[in-house]
Amino acid sequence: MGRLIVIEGLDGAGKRTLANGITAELTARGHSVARLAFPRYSDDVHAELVAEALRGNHGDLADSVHGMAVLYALDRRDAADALRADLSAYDVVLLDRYVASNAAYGAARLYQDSHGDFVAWLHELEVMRFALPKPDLQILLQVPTEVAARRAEHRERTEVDRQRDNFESDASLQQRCGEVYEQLAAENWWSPWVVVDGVNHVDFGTLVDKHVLA
Ligand SMILES: Nc1ncnc2c1ncn2[C@@H]1O[C@H](COP(=O)(O)OP(=O)(O)O)[C@@H](O)[C@H]1O
Ligand SMILES: Cc1cn([C@H]2C[C@H](O)[C@@H](COP(=O)(O)OP(=O)(O)O)O2)c(=O)[nH]c1=O
Repeated sequence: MGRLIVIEGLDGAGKRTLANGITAELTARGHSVARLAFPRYSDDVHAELVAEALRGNHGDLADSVHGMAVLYALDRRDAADALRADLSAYDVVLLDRYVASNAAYGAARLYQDSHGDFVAWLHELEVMRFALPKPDLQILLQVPTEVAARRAEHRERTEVDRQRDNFESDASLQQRCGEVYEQLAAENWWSPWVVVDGVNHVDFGTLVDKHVLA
């Protein structure tokens, strides 16, 4: 059975870059790696609806925190069988965002913390009811909000199709979201977490030895 490793963090924190680094390190050591990023915008109708709602379609859908969270959750539910298959075929399955993204962003939008109704409701939906595979490790890639925003701005200017949506450019939402993430990590919400400093150079070798394969 492969290990399920999740990378979490703010928009622009450097999650994709970290996933590339961990993948290169694991591959160089002869381990097989499967990668998946949520939301699966181009592969799942629920994620497609999320993207459309964020662009202002579907009436007041984007205003509903629970409505959007259900769509993000259904995207994962539809990926669960493929995820389980990958876990039996690969040494490591590396996810860019997973259930905790829904917890952190939803709670932040509602001005709640990790002990509020929203996180409890989400746990009931995705963990208990949808029974999604449990991560062996959740990595919080931690950077100050301003650093994440600068990186996301830079990416917006230099890459196609990476425009930030309204939530991504809302600095105070991102700040609250970072705080909920820190609480979830401190409480080892759902499964073990490790916090990685994403401001300075990340030592992929140590991270892989001490946490990813541990
Ligand atoms: N450690 C880092 N130092 C400086 N820039 C970084 C670092 N990690 C990522 N970046 C840059 O920041 C931007 C956002 O990174 P990305 O990995 O796409 O973030 P995310 O997937 O978390 O949204 C990219 O332009 C990337 O090249
Ligand atoms: C996966 C997921 C993402 N989100 C949010 C976090 C981000 O602000 C947004 C989009 O995710 P993101 O990974 O940043 O996609 P992209 O940069 O390609 O648009 O969706 C949730 O609220 N719940 C979830 O379950």
